[in-house]
Amino acid sequence: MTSSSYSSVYPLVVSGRETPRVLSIAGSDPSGGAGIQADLKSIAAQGGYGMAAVTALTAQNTLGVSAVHVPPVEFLRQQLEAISTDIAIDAVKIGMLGDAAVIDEVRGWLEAVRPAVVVLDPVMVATSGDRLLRGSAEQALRALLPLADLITPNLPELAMLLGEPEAADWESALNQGKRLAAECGTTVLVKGGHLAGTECPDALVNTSGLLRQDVIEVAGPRIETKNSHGTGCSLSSALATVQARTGDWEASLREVKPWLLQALLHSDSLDVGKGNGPVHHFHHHQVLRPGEFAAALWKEAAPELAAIHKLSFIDGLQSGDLPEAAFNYYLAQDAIYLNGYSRVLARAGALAPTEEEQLFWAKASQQCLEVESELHRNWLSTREASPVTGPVTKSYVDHLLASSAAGSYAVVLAAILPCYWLYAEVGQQLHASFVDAGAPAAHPYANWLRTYADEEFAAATRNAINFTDAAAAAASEGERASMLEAFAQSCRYETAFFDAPRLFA
Ligand SMILES: Nc1ncnc2c1ncn2[C@@H]1O[C@H](COP(=O)(O)OP(=O)(O)OP(=O)(O)O)[C@@H](O)[C@H]1O
Ligand SMILES: Cc1ncc(COP(=O)(O)O)c(N)n1
Repeated sequence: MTSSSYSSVYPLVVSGRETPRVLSIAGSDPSGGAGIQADLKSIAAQGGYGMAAVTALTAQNTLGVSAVHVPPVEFLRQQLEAISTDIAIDAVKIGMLGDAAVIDEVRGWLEAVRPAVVVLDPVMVATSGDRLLRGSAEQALRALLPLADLITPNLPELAMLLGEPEAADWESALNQGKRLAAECGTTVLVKGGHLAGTECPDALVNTSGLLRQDVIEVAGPRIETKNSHGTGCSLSSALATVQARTGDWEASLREVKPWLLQALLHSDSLDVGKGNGPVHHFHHHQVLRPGEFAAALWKEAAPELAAIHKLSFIDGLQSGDLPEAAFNYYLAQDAIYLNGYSRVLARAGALAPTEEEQLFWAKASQQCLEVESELHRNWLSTREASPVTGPVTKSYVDHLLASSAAGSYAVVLAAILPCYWLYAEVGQQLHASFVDAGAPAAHPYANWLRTYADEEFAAATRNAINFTDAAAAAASEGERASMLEAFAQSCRYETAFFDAPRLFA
């Protein structure tokens, strides 16, 4: 087969493609953790369109490789021909090649088609120790390296390609990377996976001035896990995909490495096999069951609710022993708070994805202002209370406004929710104990305690919880982390708000 017998009907241009068309030329791992199976998952996880031309079939699982079958090379030629005569390829990832005939075939195809992005993972030995490349093919593999834009050897492979002993530390690994990069004139990704220690860095190495500097290191923590099967395959195919979009190796590595880290961190949840399991390529697409996120939020709120019930303010409100000045301070601060809260509720309405939610938050915002004026009309007009905004009120409202400033509906809802949820819970318990005590009319705060029985507020609280739960299901993982943070902070302010009269009245 000569290189000219391959042809491409499309010009192969790189960069800027929203959904890069990425071809993996690699072996099959039927257990799904490595090879083309891992590649297709990684490409899809990065938003690419994945294709695969199979070089070799393996019989393997998480414990090891039990057999390898390399089909006639003619059939690989037909696969590559079928793909490249029809489809524009934005990037290619090359993995297990098996033997020298396969390597020659792939070289001929690369020379003819010249894909814009070529990432070569020089797979030689599996994690399990089984050989995936014939010893006699090592020289042919070396000759293939200059056709790649990026080579991603692990440390044993790096050493083997150079004919040197394996690097024992990061510094010598980087030096080996520089030697290989200079030798084959391409960029080398030196990977820290095979070293010990708490860190697991990777570095792009190119000594010809192609990169911003000869060595660009991207740091990362080492995850304590045995589920590292296919990390090399996953990394190289993800890099090929992102590179086709960004056209910048450093940006691509900085995008892919945190994704792989999370894929390693979530690997246990897959529960695949008894040996070195696969990583979780789609950890970021985990589907939340209805109520699941609300339950996680309640975990944050429960200790704050317990703390609120231990406050002297709540105790005094329940027993009637609360000094009037403390109660007046609380009411005055509540009125100030509700004014700010109303604005944040209106913001939630502005960001709401459905009309039902928009209406709910708009009404809530209006009701808030009505309650504020009711506080002034019926509760504060006859009392002595300073109209100055207290420090807790100020911080709480500032936190709510800051949470709404980022423009994420989910995060605003998480910040808003504790005021509904904790207030409803506290109110329900206070009202229940007031009723248990025979609802004494002589109780100095009887009229206030009766307001806690408001069924409309309980229903609104249930709605607010459900909307927040649904918003979390539609949110990204990063947004959900921000939701938890905003919610936890608001919970702490709820406690502080009930405690403020003791400190500032
Ligand atoms: N325990 C770990 N914690 C964090 N990152 C890791 C860990 N192990 C490997 N990695 C990362 O996974 C990628 C692959 O690295 P590694 O050096 O293990 O390559 P490999 O041996 O080719 O992979 P494979 O296990 O698929 O053969 C690198 O980005 C590396 O930093
Ligand atoms: C088909 C195929 N390709 C590559 C690897 C290397 O992956 P790992 O080193 O994680 O076993 C593999 N085991 N199988």
